[in-house]
Amino acid sequence: MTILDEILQEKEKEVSQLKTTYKPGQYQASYEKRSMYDTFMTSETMNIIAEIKRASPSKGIINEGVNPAEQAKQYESYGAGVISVLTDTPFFKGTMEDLQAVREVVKLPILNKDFVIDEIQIDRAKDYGASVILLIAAALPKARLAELYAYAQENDLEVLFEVHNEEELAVAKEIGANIIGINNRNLKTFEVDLAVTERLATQIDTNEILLISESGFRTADDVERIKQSGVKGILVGETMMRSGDLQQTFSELSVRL
Ligand SMILES: O=P(O)(O)OC[C@@H](O)[C@@H](O)c1c[nH]c2ccccc12
Repeated sequence: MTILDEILQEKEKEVSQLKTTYKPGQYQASYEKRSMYDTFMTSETMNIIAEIKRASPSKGIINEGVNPAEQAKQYESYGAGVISVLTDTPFFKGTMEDLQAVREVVKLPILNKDFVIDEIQIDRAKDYGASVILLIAAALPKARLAELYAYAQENDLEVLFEVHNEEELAVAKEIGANIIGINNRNLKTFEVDLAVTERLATQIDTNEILLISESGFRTADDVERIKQSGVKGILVGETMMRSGDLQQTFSELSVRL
């Protein structure tokens, strides 16, 4: 069984619990709506989705003691375009309370980073103040992905549709995803390779589709390399969480497009 299978098995349990305990509409966070698609498509510098990530299955503990609100405020002040908050608890040590705490202190759009398999998680993301959700092509059959994509749209949420290979990219296109994230990390083997973005990007019309490259970014050279592929945004977790000087990290990664 791959790690993704394990995570999805846990998610099934979490979701069936959630269905008995969570009433959609409970929180209704108030926040200003901004479209990630519109801002990223028109920006002249590389857009950064900065992630709050305490731990991961591939790296173990990264920064367990982080204060999500303080970290997010710094991300916002140094120029992040979106803040990603990992809310999976068993494998990433995140919580919905982390997202809530971030929502209270920043104006930026928030990506609720989790393994979405059911509508109720989308309701919850919206209630807590997320404006973008993640759908992972490898996690579900195409028909189910299409339903969840439509449900997010009906709820005014943007979708970062994550792919890792040609078949998944074909699904993204069939569903009509306008924001595609190419994950450089293989969720089954953890191998990270920026060449995955370079290979798949050739099959994407980046004038129409907002292309995001996810995982493995450390240096300005990494970003310079990937921007040639038409990438307009990068998703950065570990490098942000381990940075001793976030201002410096942001100025290095925010290359001109
Ligand atoms: O820490 P990194 O290598 O910068 O990666 C961030 C992000 O791309 C990664 O956390 C991620 C991408 N897709 C995911 C799906 C689920 C959980 C996590 C992820």
